[in-house]
Amino acid sequence: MDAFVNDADTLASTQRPTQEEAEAAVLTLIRWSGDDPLREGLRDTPMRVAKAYRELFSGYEAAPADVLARTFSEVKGYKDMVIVKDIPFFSHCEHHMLPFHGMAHIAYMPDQRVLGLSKMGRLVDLYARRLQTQEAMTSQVAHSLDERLRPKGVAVMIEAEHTCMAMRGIRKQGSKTLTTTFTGLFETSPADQARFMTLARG
Ligand SMILES: Nc1nc2c(ncn2[C@@H]2O[C@H](COP(=O)(O)OP(=O)(O)OP(=O)(O)O)[C@@H](O)[C@H]2O)c(=O)[nH]1
Ligand SMILES: [Zn+2]
Repeated sequence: MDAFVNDADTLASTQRPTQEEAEAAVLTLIRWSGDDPLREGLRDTPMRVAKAYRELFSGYEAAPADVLARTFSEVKGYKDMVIVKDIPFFSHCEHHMLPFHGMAHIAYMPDQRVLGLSKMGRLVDLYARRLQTQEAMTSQVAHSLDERLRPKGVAVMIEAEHTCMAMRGIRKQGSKTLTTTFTGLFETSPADQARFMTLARG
């Protein structure tokens, strides 16, 4: 497993409960909701939910090193900002295990090497498919890119709506949370930071 701080939360597969234990937990939650888990429509639901969790939380199976292993150096002198914006994602807040979803915008200032563009989306998914806070996810995406690619700077902005604030609790639909992390040049140069914000939001 990757030695970087970003993966301190992942549990070894040997520490995971069995499929049967996961299904029993879902069955308890159905009963907790007030429904009968043995009625026809719900009979296979614990199995389906356990299977869906495997997919929704597949980010624990992957390490950023795998996503960021391959970089390219042949860019014919290109050295300005690379920005991939409007990367859609779905994640789950770690407080309520309810979805939050939105867009991630990622930029970096290359130092000789560039990354395959698809890897930005893969990195977002890797961290989104875990139990998260939006702040932690923003920081993890930025710092893993920074540590692996070693560019001159990284900027990440995430905008998201949290269903735990829309469907329950305070019940404020449509409000968005914005989080940013800047490293290197983006942290020290207000002009580059402003350019990123303009491009990301434009
Ligand atoms: N900072 C941060 N907070 C989050 C995130 N997702 C959900 N939350 C908040 O986590 C907080 C948990 O607060 P608690 O008071 O412990 O739990 P609660 O009683 O369910 O809170 P309410 O949502 O206010 O009903 C809430 O204010 C949520 O809005 C996130 O990504 N980042
Ligand atoms: Zn929540």
